[in-house]
This record gives sequence, C-alpha cells and structure tokens, in this order.
Amino acid sequence: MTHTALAPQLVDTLNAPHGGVLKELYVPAAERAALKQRSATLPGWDLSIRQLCDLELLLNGAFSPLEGFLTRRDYDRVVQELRLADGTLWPMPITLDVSEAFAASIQVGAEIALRDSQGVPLAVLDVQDIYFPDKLREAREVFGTTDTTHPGVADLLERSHPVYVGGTLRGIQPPQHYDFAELRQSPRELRDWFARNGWETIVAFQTRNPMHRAHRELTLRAAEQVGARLLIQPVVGRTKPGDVDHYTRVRCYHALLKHYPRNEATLSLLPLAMRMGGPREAVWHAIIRKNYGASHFIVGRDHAGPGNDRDGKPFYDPFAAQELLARHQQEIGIRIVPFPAMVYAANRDTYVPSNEVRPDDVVKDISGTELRRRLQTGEDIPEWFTFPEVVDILRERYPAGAKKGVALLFTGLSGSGKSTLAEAVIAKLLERSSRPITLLDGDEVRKHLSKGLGFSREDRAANVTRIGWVASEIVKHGGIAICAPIAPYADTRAEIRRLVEQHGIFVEIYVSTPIDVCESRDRKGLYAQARAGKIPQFTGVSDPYEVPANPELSFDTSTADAGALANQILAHLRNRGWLVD
Ligand SMILES: Nc1ncnc2c1ncn2[C@@H]1O[C@H](COP(=O)(O)OS(=O)(=O)O)[C@@H](OP(=O)(O)O)[C@H]1O
Ligand SMILES: Nc1ncnc2c1ncn2[C@@H]1O[C@H](COP(=O)(O)OP(=O)(O)O)[C@@H](O)[C@H]1O
Repeated sequence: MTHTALAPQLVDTLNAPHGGVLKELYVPAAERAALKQRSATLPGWDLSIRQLCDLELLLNGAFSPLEGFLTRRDYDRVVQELRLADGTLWPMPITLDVSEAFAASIQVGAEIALRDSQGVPLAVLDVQDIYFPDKLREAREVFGTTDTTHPGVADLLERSHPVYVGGTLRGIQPPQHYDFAELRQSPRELRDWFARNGWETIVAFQTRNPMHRAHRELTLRAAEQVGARLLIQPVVGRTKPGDVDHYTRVRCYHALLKHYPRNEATLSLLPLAMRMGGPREAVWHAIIRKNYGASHFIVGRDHAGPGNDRDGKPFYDPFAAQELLARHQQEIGIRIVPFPAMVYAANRDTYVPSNEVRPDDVVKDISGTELRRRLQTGEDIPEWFTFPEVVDILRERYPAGAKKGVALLFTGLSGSGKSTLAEAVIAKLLERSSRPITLLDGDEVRKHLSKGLGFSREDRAANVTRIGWVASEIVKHGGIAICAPIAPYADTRAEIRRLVEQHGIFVEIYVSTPIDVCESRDRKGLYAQARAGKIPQFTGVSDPYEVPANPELSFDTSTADAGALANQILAHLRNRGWLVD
C-alpha cells in the first residue's frame, strides 16, 4: 500500500462513516499558515501522549462524528448511556483534561493552541465548556470499576488532570511520525486505497500483540466466512503497559503478511490510545473501523481486556464485548464477526476453532506467558506456533540467557566489602570473556557523575538513581554493569531494579558484614571520624541503612574469602544461563 495523501478524492462505495459524514477537522491548506501563526499568540496546552493520540484521530475523522473534545452535555450522556447528547451512539469519553491553573487562565469563548511535546501547534480548540468531571463516577460507569489495577482507571484517576475542556477543533497539521509513515493511513487515505483497488467488503482485525499462525488462520477464516478482504489494523498508539513495543510488532506483522494470499490482506496502523475498556472499547473500535471503511469487524474472546483485578478476577466476562457489540451492530452499521480462539490440532497438523475440536484431537497451544518464558530461556518456539521470521524478530528484541545485559548491585555499609567483591567479580569475568563491563563504584561515581552531591536523603537517592539509570542503559545495550554504592534506601533500590529490569537482569547482592567488622576494618579512617562527630550523617553510625528484604544473594565478608564469594556470584549467573564460560 502506498501513501496517498495527495491523491484526488474518489467516490467510494464503502461502508459510510459513523453519523454519515467523515468529519475531517483540518482547515483548508490555504488557511493553515495563518492559523499556525495565530496559534503562537494563544494560550498553549502541551498534549499528553493519550491526548495526542486522541487529537490525531479526531482531526483525521477516525472519531467521526466528533468534532472536538466532549463538552459536559455530551460527556455526561456518553458516560451514562454510551450516547452523545444528540443520541448518536458513542461509548468512550474523549476529553481534554487540563490543570486547574491552566483552566483558570482561559474562558468559554477562548481559543487554545494544542501543541505536541516539542511545542509544535497542531490544532486550535474553540473552548465551549470548562468543567470538573466526577472521575470516580466516570471510572465506575465507563470501566465498571474504580480499581486502579485497571490501566484505564489508573490513567483516569492517577494521571489525568482535574478539569476538562470541551470544544471544537480546527486542525493545523497531524502529529509527526517518522516510523512506518507509509503504513499510517488516515480514514480518507485508506478509503481511497480501497476504492482504487476495488475492495468493498472489508473485515478489520484489531490487535495489540504480535501475530502468530493462530491469528493468521483466524483472520483468513473470518474473511472467507463473510467473503471479505482483510484489513489488519494494529494499535500503535498506546496499548497495555508491558505489551511488546509497536516497532517490534510492526516488523512481525510485515513478516506475517508475506504468508497471506496476495491481495487478500493489507496492513495499516492505528495511532489509538487504548483504554482497555473491554465491552465499551469494543464498540468504540467497531465505530472507528467503520470510519476507515470496514464493513465487518472481528471480535474475539476478551476484546480489549485489561486482565485481572486486585483479587485476581477478570474485570470483564470474556464474551461481554461480543454481546454488547451484537446489541449495537445494527445501529452502528458494521457486522461483527465473533470468533472463537483458534487452536492447533497436532494430530491433523491444522488449526481449528476451539468449538470445532474433535474428541480425538491432540490440541496444542502456547499462551502469551509461555511464549515470553520461552523467549526468556531461549527454549524452542515451534514452527506450528509461529513463523521462523517472527521468532527471529522477537528473539532479537528479547535476547535470551547470556545475550542479556546484567546489572549487579552490591549494597551494604561502608567497609562491608562492596568494592573488593566487585573488583574480584570483574577480574573473574574478564578472565572468561571480553564482554564489556562498567564499574559504577560509590566513591568513584561521586567524583564525576554525582559530583557535588552530599549525603542527605535526597542526595543519596539522586546519586543511587543516577547509577541505576546508567546501569539500565548499559543493560539495554547488552553489557554488564557492576554497581557498588551503599544504596541505603529500599525505595531507591527498588527504583533501580525497575529501571534495569525493563531491559535485562538485575541481581541485588546484600553485603551484610556487621558494622563492628566494618568499623574495625576502618579502611579509610571514616568510622573513627564519624564516631568523633566529625562526619555527620554517616551510614550505620548516624544515618540509616535499610536492610534489603529479598536480595538475590547475601554475603557476610567477615570470614569468607573475596575470591570464593566472587565465584559464588558467577555460579549464580551461570546456573541461570546468564553467563557462559
Ligand atoms: N556520611 C557518609 N555516609 C556514608 N559514606 C560516606 C559519608 N561521607 C563520606 N562517605 C564515603 O562515601 C562513600 C559512600 O558513597 P555512596 O555514593 O556509596 O553512598 S550512597 O549510596 O549515596 O549512600 C563511602 O564509601 P564506601 O566505603 O566505599 O562505601 C564513604 O567512603
Ligand atoms: N571476604 C571479603 N570480601 C570483601 N572485603 C573483604 C573481605 N575480607 C576482608 N575484606 C576487606 O574489607 C575491606 C572492605 O572494603 P571495601 O571493599 O572498600 O568496602 P566497601 O566498598 O563496602 O566500602 C577491605 O579492606 C577488604 O580487603
């Protein structure tokens, strides 16, 4: 598919947009420069990632019939009844949340410039309404819960601003995307492409995950069942925290697309910020797909499901989305293709819908969790499950075992043996391989990275977090970071762990040598000075050290030899497959 921004508008015989008209909100090209100039004089609001995604889909018509962010009247009815004030079906509140300070600086009738993170103006909002929403009510009505384990609820209650601004939009330019630009068609561009290629009956498939053979089988069967061509339209805006990043996913989709019959399937990306709102979200997704020209929409089990709540129970019944959509499909004007999970019947070497499994079938499946585990350990991922090209892409993104970056955090009192153990571990690693190793020793770091910081709680936290940040970058690049600060606070250590584990392995090693031993060593003479009151806030003497609750390893260096302890650390890494000799 090619980018068709400049193609003339074709008359399409496709499914009409929701509400009948594709609401594209950009001002005519001739007026853009003037509006852009004018926007520089207006109060400006820098959009969050969610707002940026919403704006893009408002401006290009994917959210037709909306013409801007919801006013109170529309908002109230959407929250309560899944309808705009004029009665049109619309399940998800699309709102512009701002700070109280910003809200106080504008009035109804004002214009505000909506800007991206770099300050580039993308649109002007004509303010029609400024209101305080009842967010708990919104959470209960829209998501059915106020439990912040739900990512949509957490975003609403913990990360969105308290005031909503409603009004209509005049678009200046779309948000800039440098990645996969040729796959980011607007509804108009996709409709034109369908029309040019003679596609009329189109079944859309929504996904936020990599696609494997089961998805291929499912989408092909769904398309065949309704006599449609297939639009694979994955979400690349914001999905569920922890999902595979969209760059990796799009490479996987590209690889998979080669395994579809020619001219039967096409790929286009949707910059949507998902709310993980289950049934309501499914209705929203269907409306969006209709706006892109699809006549059918595939809805599987647990569509846009946020997983389990605080008590381990699913937030939504797995079939609630299919049921709600079934009730509304007529009104929306898009046909729902409900689809059961496809499973592999090994005895027949074929995929079958789970409701067509025969009693003698040997059914095999690999769950998302199991796939992640196999990627982690480097275990085989069979060809019946996914195509080898897809496995290669995933393995490059999630290297297993010894290809992973590793950070070791030695934590303990001054003189406990952190630097000595770190030195011994480094020497033994270098004996074995030339893998890059960086030492981030407490004393040493304070001479450059943390120069100027003292020993207050804030300064120590800043120092240790900086070490953690550098370590996480090293781990991201597949290297080994050896960190040896005192790191006296549990919350800062947890923060380092979080930073590092996004990219690789984190091993916390508590050097538990008792203070009297550290003090008797007094290698640098600091304890004597601290006792004499000449060094204030000295860890273990006049400042706290919070003992790690669950370190991976723990050593008292009072009696054991440093070389022997270093060997134990290497053995820990080797046993888990993170080190090969
Ligand atoms: N007030 C006070 N408390 C603790 N330590 C002190 C203090 N003043 C100076 N030093 C010396 O600084 C080293 C500790 O620095 P760190 O960066 O590792 O500390 S922290 O993690 O930020 O708490 C520590 O080095 P190590 O002995 O290697 O731990 C001390 O030599
Ligand atoms: N098994 C051991 N491991 C580490 N250090 C030891 C051990 N036995 C004795 N020591 C001594 O204890 C002191 C620890 O100092 P150092 O490694 O600088 O600690 P830290 O970095 O925690 O302040 C050194 O003099 C070191 O030689």
